[in-house]
Amino acid sequence: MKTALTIAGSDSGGGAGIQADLKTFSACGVFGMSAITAVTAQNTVEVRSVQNIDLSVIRDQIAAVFEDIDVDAVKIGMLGNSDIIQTVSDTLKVYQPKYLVIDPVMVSKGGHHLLEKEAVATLSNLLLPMASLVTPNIPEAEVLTGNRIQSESDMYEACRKILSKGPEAVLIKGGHLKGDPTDVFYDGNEFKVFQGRRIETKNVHGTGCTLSSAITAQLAKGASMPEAIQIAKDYITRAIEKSLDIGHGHGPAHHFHPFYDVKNEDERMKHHSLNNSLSASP
Ligand SMILES: Nc1ncnc2c1ncn2[C@@H]1O[C@H](COP(=O)(O)OP(=O)(O)O)[C@@H](O)[C@H]1O
Ligand SMILES: Cc1ncc(COP(=O)(O)O)c(N)n1
Repeated sequence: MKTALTIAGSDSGGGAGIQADLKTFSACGVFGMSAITAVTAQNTVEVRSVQNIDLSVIRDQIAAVFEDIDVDAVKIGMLGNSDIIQTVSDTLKVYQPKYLVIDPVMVSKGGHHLLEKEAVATLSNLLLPMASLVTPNIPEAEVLTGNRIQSESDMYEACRKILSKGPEAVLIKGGHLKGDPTDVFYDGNEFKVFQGRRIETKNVHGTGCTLSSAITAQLAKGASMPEAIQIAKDYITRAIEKSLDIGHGHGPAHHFHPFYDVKNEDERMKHHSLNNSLSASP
């Protein structure tokens, strides 16, 4: 079985971060592993507190995985500050992953800063040059480029600017612009547009985490970059379409497990409790 490692923050609410990444890996049929950079006390409404993990423990988690298991692809999510970015960059330089997908997480859907503002330059200088793909949303692409992005043509310009920082490719996600969410990809040779259709829902917690993990899983399984992005785009569209009304804020995407079907499971549970009550009766 192919394997993927996520280096990211934990979301106690289960919708984003490490939890979304592992659910996505599992649903995509790869074996998921994790290196936790921070524990967030979070739900669908808010981030209440954040505890960064000691640098030595972050380094040890990554080393423990690489020194025992063949890692087919790596994804990076929340890294809280410059010291964590430096540690992750130094450690990954030792192990040289085949694929590195970086989701430059900056602010949660609820508006909580997950990356210190001063750390943006460190992320840009140390990590972007190591990336096979970097996947900013519109506000993140604006921070990385220093330009406003209000249209698809602004996205093209931003792709060029971000690519010049050293990653092999860029995918700017268009979910934050009006209209159908179009994601724009650029690898220095060609632009590719991944056209979506907008699903009217507030349940979009963890969608960026899910998309980047789904891309990582497909790369681990041997897909080309454009194929991996197309499969991941289909995955996130379906996961938002079937998103869950859990909690009082932005609910999570729905990760379908290939062997799990909600309707069938409901039926099975009904039979199960019926059988139990029959066998329990005198
Ligand atoms: N309402 C929506 N309907 C369909 N797709 C969406 C919707 N919102 C976002 N997406 C898609 O989900 C992915 C993540 O989107 P985006 O919101 O831009 O990033 P982030 O979650 O990092 O803020 C992108 O592929 C985007 O096009
Ligand atoms: C630990 C962690 N990582 C990433 C996100 C971003 O997800 P979103 O943009 O959906 O809030 C988050 N809220 N928490």
